Amino acid sequence: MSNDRTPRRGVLLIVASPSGAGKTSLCRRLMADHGGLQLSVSMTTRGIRPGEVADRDYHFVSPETFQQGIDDNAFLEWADVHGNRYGSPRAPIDKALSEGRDVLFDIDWQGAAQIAEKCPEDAVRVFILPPSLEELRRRLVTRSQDAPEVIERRIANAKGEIEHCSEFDYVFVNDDFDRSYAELAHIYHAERSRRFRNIWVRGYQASLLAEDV
Ligand SMILES: Nc1nc2c(ncn2[C@@H]2O[C@H](COP(=O)(O)OP(=O)(O)O)[C@@H](O)[C@H]2O)c(=O)[nH]1
Ligand SMILES: Nc1ncnc2c1ncn2[C@@H]1O[C@H](COP(=O)(O)OP(=O)(O)O)[C@@H](O)[C@H]1O
Repeated sequence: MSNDRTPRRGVLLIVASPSGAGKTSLCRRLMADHGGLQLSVSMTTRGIRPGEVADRDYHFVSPETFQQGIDDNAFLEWADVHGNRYGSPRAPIDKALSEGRDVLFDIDWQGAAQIAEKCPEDAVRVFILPPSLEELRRRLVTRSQDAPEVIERRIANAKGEIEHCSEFDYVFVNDDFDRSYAELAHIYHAERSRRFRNIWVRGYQASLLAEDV
């Protein structure tokens, strides 16, 4: 019996939350634990933060380069978030999907809605809530990568983002990090196992049924 688990349809796993709720930390751990999962590295007009690595965390570009990407239809989705532009480059996503690979997105609710509309079968949307807005502020301050006015703007936008959590397939609160990580990993594993994504099952089933016992 073959161990080949291809062909399969990849998952587009979208993780969104208000800034500071913990999605980047959760996504980094999911990537570290799952070699086959590919991160969609977004393009952004935001400036680089201390500790960030260009082309690993984001492709940091000028507003002109970003506009060129829009004109060339080079984004699967893009949006204005907290006064900057962010977009998911289309080419690496198309390549991953053609190879049956899974792609992880750390994007906002606007991008999640666009991908869900364009790829309704493949998109899985997860929204992460903070334990409280007070804790959200504490995390943003502790992360100490943004200026105070940038933090205030993100907190002011948080309620507007939380309003959209009902559009998502899965929602949970990131209180205890390890428990939240387990929840995200479970969602990913369950979605990977869905029959329609595992196209190889049909051939496997046929070979089981053809077996002489
Ligand atoms: N629509 C969309 N949103 C993105 C993209 N990349 C990042 N974002 C979102 O933009 C927001 C700001 O991201 P960032 O500047 O890294 O700040 P952080 O969330 O505080 O770490 C977050 O909600 C991200 O998920 C993208 O390609 N498309
Ligand atoms: N469950 C948690 N409990 C306490 N701190 C957390 C938790 N999850 C993330 N953090 C911390 O909160 C800050 C914001 O997390 P981050 O992953 O950057 O959020 P986001 O990408 O949603 O803006 C980071 O300093 C991170 O280490």
